[in-house]
Amino acid sequence: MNAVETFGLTQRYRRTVALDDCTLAIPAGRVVALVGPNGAGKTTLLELAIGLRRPTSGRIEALGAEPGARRDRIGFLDQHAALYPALTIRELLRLGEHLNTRWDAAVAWGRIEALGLSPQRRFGTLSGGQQSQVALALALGKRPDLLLLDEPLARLDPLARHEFLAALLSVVAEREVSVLFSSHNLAELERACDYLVLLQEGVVRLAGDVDDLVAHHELLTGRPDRSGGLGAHTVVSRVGTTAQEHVLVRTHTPRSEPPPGWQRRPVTLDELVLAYLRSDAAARPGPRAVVTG
Ligand SMILES: Nc1ncnc2c1ncn2[C@@H]1O[C@H](COP(=O)(O)OP(=O)(O)OP(=O)(O)O)[C@@H](O)[C@H]1O
Repeated sequence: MNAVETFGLTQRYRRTVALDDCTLAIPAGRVVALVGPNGAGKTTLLELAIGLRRPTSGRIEALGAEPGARRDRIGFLDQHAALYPALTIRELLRLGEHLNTRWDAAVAWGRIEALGLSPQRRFGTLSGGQQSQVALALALGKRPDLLLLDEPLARLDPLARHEFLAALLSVVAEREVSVLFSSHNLAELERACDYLVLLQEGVVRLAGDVDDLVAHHELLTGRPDRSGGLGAHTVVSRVGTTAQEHVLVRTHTPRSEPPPGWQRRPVTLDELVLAYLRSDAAARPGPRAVVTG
């Protein structure tokens, strides 16, 4: 079963096409980095996956069914961690218990205790980062099979970000939960995520297992006047001067040799994502790759 699957999914807001005919299958049990520039459609995809919106056309399934039918098994943390500001933490956790049949009080209270927050504090009086942490405690208390997190790290300080990711990974290690996680911080995502979905202007540009994506690309460096042999590679992006060029290529099986005099080295996830975004800025439509492991 896939955690999230979309079929020609399109979402329009008046004249804006936020998602454009997206077909995507995200396997279950993965921690998925959902990345892309501002306005790429990440929040829209997450809101469709929890059933907060109905698509303009196409279809989306979460945990193998229409999202509304799975809501009790999906945890969602929105960008602003918006909960009832007048309620105390204790009241919010009671509400969580009341609303969720699979509620795990020990997990939710364990997170609150680890944060050192008094249960008497009203949600509205907490800092932005503390609010995100409480919202995560509530989402984890649901014992979700699918966790949708919209930029959960944005309001956290570096130590809190580290702690948040560690808490998330320990939950993933304990039981099978799929996590779909939007963020702009690729370095942190690289540590936590094993699957990548890159959206740009509502289109899926790249999707696949992180290890496979990295293994199927490499960075070639050499002199542009000797780049004749690059024809054997799919060029994703090229940057450099007339003296030296860095070319990120998608490799094929069996792996093609670089042109004579060119060096090759593996790519980082950061370089890979930037190369796909850059290629689109230079020439549309850019290459699209869906690598399945
Ligand atoms: N309620 C709305 N009404 C009109 N346009 C909207 C609405 N919500 C989103 N959009 C537009 O849809 C597009 C996708 O927005 P979305 O919030 O999904 O992007 P995002 O990738 O999450 O961006 P960011 O990284 O900035 O949070 C953008 O062009 C945005 O302006």
